Parts: sequence; structure tokens; C-alpha cells
Amino acid sequence: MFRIGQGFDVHAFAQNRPLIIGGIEIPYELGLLGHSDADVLLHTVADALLGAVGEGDIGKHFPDTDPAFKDADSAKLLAHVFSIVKEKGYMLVNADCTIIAQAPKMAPYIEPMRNRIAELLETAPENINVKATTTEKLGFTGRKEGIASQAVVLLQKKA
Ligand SMILES: Nc1ccn([C@@H]2O[C@H](COP(=O)(O)O)[C@@H](O)[C@H]2O)c(=O)n1
Ligand SMILES: C[C@@]1(CO)OP(=O)(O)OP(=O)(O)OC[C@H]1O
Repeated sequence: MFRIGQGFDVHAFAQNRPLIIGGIEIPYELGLLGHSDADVLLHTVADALLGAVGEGDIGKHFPDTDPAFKDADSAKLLAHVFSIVKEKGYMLVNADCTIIAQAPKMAPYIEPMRNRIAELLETAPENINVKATTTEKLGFTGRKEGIASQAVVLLQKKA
């Protein structure tokens, strides 16, 4: 049996924060604001996985009112979410992700992100796709106020 899930997330840029996307720290003058490390891409992958298995969203599993998740490493949150997926008897078929950002340029970091997500989801990098797009200077992403991300995942019940 197959299950599909999708995730969407937004984080605002802020001063004095690291910019961590897809588990990779990217050199830039601004970081993203959040209760956790604000890794907008890993949050969308986690939400897509939770959606696929009917388990709500990351806010339900890791409330932003819980001090335990202050500045949390989203890679650890995603690994926990994937453990729920495995407990339910599913494996990842593939994930396709889009980062929506006017800046910085993501291209140099796409392969490291892909490899890190593959590692966290215990799959080959070929099963993970990470893309980036600007919004042609339109909207909040176009004004460089923040970054959005989307992800779609397909899961298959293990034999
Ligand atoms: N933050 C970004 C945005 C885009 N890219 C790459 O540039 C290509 C062109 O972007 P458009 O918005 O004009 O379609 C896009 O396909 C990405 O490869 C990027 O690296 N970082
Ligand atoms: C990840 C969590 C962890 O507390 O905090 P944030 O970094 O604020 O991220 P968000 O995408 O708003 O999701 C909710 C939270 O669960």
C-alpha cells in the first residue's frame, strides 16, 4: 500500500541566527527565526511524512511552547518523525522538495542537503530531490522577508 503526504512551512529572516536549511549551515547575513533551529526544509519533509501516515504535524509532536525544543536540531526532529513512519511499517519511496527563496543562492548547497536528507530517511540520495526557486522578487519571499518550503513524499508499506 502507498501513502502520499505534503508539507509546507515558512520562517522569517532574523539577525543573529544561523541559516540552516536541509541540515546544512549556509553562509548568509541573516538566519531564520523559530523556536527550533528553524530549518524550514526539514520541517516540510517532517510534515509531509506525518501527513502521509495520518499523524498530524510537527507542532503536535514538538510543541513550540516546550522548552525542550528551543533551538532544537531539526535533523533530530526529522529522525524522530521517521522512526514513527518505520514503526507504522512504512518505507520512503521518494521525496521531492522545493525551497522558495529570493536569496541566498541555494545551488551550491543542494547536493549536501539531498545527501543529508537521504541519510536521515535511510535511503539513497537518488530518492530525494531538492529544488530551489525565487518568486521573481514578488511577495514576502521576493522581498527577502523569509523563506518558504514545500515537500511531497511517497511511502510504501514494507513487505
Ligand atoms: N534561492 C535560490 C533560487 C533559485 N535558485 C536556482 O536558480 C534557478 C532559477 O531560479 P528562478 O526562480 O528564476 O526559476 C532555479 O531553478 C534554481 O536552480 C537557487 O539556486 N537558489
Ligand atoms: C519545529 C517547532 C519546534 O518547537 O518550532 P519552530 O522552529 O518554530 O518551527 P515551526 O515550523 O513553526 O513548527 C513548530 C514547532 O514544532
